Amino acid sequence: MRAFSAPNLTMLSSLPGPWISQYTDLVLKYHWVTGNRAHYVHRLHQKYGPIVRVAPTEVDFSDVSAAKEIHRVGSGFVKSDFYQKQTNGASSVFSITDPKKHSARRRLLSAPMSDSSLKSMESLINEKITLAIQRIKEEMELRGSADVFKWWLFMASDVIGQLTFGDSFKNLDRGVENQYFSDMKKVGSIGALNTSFPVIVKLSRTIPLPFFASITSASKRLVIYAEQSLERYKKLLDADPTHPPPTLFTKLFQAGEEGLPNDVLKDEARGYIIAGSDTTAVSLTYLVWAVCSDEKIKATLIEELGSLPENFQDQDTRNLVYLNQVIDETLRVYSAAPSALPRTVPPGGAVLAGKHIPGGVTATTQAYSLHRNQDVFPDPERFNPTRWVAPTKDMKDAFMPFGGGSRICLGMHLARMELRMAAALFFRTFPHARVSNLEGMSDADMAEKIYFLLSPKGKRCLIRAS
Ligand code: HEM
Repeated sequence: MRAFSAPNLTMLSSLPGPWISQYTDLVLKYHWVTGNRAHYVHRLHQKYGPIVRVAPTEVDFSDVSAAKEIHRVGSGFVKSDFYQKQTNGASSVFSITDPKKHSARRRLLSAPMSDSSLKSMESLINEKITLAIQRIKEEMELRGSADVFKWWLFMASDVIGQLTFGDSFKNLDRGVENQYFSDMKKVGSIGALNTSFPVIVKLSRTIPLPFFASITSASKRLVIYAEQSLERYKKLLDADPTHPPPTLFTKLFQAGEEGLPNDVLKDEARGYIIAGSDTTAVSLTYLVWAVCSDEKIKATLIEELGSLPENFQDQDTRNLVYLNQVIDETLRVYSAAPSALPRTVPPGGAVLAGKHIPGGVTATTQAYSLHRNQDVFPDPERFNPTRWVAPTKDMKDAFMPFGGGSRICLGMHLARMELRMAAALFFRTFPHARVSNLEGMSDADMAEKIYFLLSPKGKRCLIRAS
């Protein structure tokens, strides 16, 4: 890979943006650490247009053709070092920047993530979804409403835990977060801090602050847990090589030398759990909330779900036109990863949206703005599933909830499967579901906090059965 030299900043001085962006990235960082970066950058686009200089060496594009070029396979735009910082240096398909290394790794991991391979895991996935619905029902009966955010998070983490380690975290069974999962969240917070304030994180290695000390122990436990889980799985595989419990890594274990070494598998397993838990849970939470907030949408969905057979399978839900429109509209308005996806402009520079951008500059796109382009999605803030009845080419091009090109989400088929089945089962079981006002729950709880991922500000979403 060619080395990147410092970008020629004088070429950026003619780009639109607030004056402060020419001198410092502190304002951008402030909005990032307060969970408002996507909103801030979107406001800048509304003021300055589709190209905005957001920091001395960073430019955000809401222009669809520029976004397509940046994320095009083979475009030469590589993931910036943000990803290494975010994942604390782990070597996973998510964080590798070198295109050749990435494509080799992705080739090994892709097959089990395809729609057809996931079919063999459908019953395991459905088992978790059914258990989540049962738990939601019990909580509604006991408490008067259920926190669907919590249960979807337990469900999504149990699904991805089962599919990576061959054994789930049992969050749904216990009704409380297991240690591994809470450690994961703790360690994740240091990744976010590392992207903005690497110096503080470095200092923490020498100055023993309690916050960092608890993260260090969490991090050690994570390594041990991943090692033990993978060892346990290997033993199962050795004991019965012909019928092991299927996981997304089974073939890589069986491939021996041609598979992946243990420590790489550990990094990938960790990456899958981070990438596959909150994203799916947050999408389902906003889907349920948005549908429950609009009686007409809910009635249309319930009517369509009435056509499903008693023990419906994923194949049945794929054919439900309105359900899939509801899912696409959720992914548009409430994209789980709506903020900047940073890429480094190739050494020779590039022309984006008619402007020459020098090599080495960080070019970002954010689904939050692409999905709110008024010309493409009229009345963009309105949750309107029927806008997907006959999507235009512009709508398809601007729709990037799973990113794009060679770095498009590896888990998108799994995510869509979970979204279809869980949404269908939820509204079949609770056709009169409504947003609850128990314990002071209100729309303010659902205000969006956006770091790299979206989450509801109140960290809860209470729904009642009628
Ligand atoms: C609704 C749910 C999901 C959404 C909205 C979502 C979104 C995204 C986005 C936007 C990216 C691109 C990041 C970038 O280019 O910087 C991505 C990458 C990725 N996602 Fe997802 N994701 C979801 C679910 C999942 C699940 C269930 C998994 C399961 C393992 C997963 C695994 C990954 C991986 C491994 C990558 C990195 C791919 C690569 O760089 O080659 N995601 N996801």
